Amino acid sequence: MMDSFDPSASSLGEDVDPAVMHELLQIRSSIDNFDATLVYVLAERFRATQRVGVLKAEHRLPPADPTRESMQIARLRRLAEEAHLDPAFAEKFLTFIIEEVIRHHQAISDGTSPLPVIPRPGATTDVRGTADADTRA
Ligand SMILES: C=C(O[C@@H]1C=C(C(=O)O)C=C[C@H]1O)C(=O)O
Repeated sequence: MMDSFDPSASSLGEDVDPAVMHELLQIRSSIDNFDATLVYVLAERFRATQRVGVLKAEHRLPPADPTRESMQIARLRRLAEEAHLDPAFAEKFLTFIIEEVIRHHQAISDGTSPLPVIPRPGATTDVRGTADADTRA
């Protein structure tokens, strides 16, 4: 992929010890891989939640499911504790993502989604739950 990402770009001054700089760049290369993974993982999660959004809109279900969210948050907090990640941060992060998902679901149901909405194969209603006009007859 062509982009202008320079992994050695830094605002740290010229006077950083070269050995320290070398170690820093090695660690940063790992951070860059993690960041790329995060983007791919998030893209796959949004792809899945987009399908949920279409399914909900087709069946006139509400965009949010607070009971499911509480279970997910409690589970993620437990996982975070086991992984020595701050559970408060894990909760904040998941809540941030879920809020965005719910916004997408609302937009799908309103028909204002900027994302291409691919109807499920065999769906007999459009995404707003209105019956399809059958144009095949
Ligand atoms: C994805 C769903 O819709 C919403 C978004 C959720 C999420 O991003 O995990 C969870 C619950 C819902 O509020 C769902 O109901 O499963």
